[in-house]
Amino acid sequence: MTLPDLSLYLVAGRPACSRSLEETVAAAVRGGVTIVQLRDPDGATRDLIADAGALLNLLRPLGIPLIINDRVDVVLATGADGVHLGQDDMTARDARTVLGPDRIIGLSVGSSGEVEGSREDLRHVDYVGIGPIRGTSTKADAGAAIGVDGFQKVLSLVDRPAVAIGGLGLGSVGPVIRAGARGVAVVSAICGADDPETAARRIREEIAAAR
Ligand SMILES: Cc1ncc(COP(=O)(O)OP(=O)(O)O)c(N)n1
Ligand SMILES: Cc1ncsc1CCOP(=O)(O)O
Ligand SMILES: [Mg+2]
Repeated sequence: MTLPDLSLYLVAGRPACSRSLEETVAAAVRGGVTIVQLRDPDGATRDLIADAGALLNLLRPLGIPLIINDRVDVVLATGADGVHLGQDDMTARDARTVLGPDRIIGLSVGSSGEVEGSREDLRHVDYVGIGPIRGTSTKADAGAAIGVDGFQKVLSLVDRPAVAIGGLGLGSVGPVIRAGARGVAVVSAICGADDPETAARRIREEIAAAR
């Protein structure tokens, strides 16, 4: 598995997008998104599979990986590039057994306690998602914001590349990049934007300026 470019990680699903999912993702990749996650926690399985197939048709020719949130079965059914798992999802160890060595596996860790509890799983993951950095209305059970200091603390405990997530967008990505994030993961800053292409381009520019 070659580690993907995590610079600007779009997390998108039908409910989070102001426009259609495909239109939003197509615009976002024109603006510079480097990796995409399909996340629709309440979506019907067959809709997820249809959405993943449509996104793969769009992203594969561009060499941009598609990660599926939570659902190892949807990865297998569609040939997507990997899965993102949280603390209540299938363990990364089990996912690695099912998916094999070549798929990308990401894991959420939001505190030093979660890192300690994930030591075995961390051996099987390619990157971690750390957050929520700031308040977010996208995920009701995201927990309290950990801030840039909390991000740095968690990052210091893991030997995997990390994306920062939660409440991030234009004007707030610089500090996490300077704190060591390999990239930033965003939902509303791009999916909720009037112009997802320009939103992505501006965030990319801010990331580049912070490096
Ligand atoms: C890149 C990235 N980081 C964190 C998450 C959150 O995952 P999880 O904690 O499992 O919560 P849900 O997204 O499943 O509600 C993520 N999806 N992506
Ligand atoms: C999926 C997820 N995991 C932690 S916060 C979050 C939601 C991020 O959404 P937004 O970028 O709109 O704050
Ligand atoms: Mg999850």
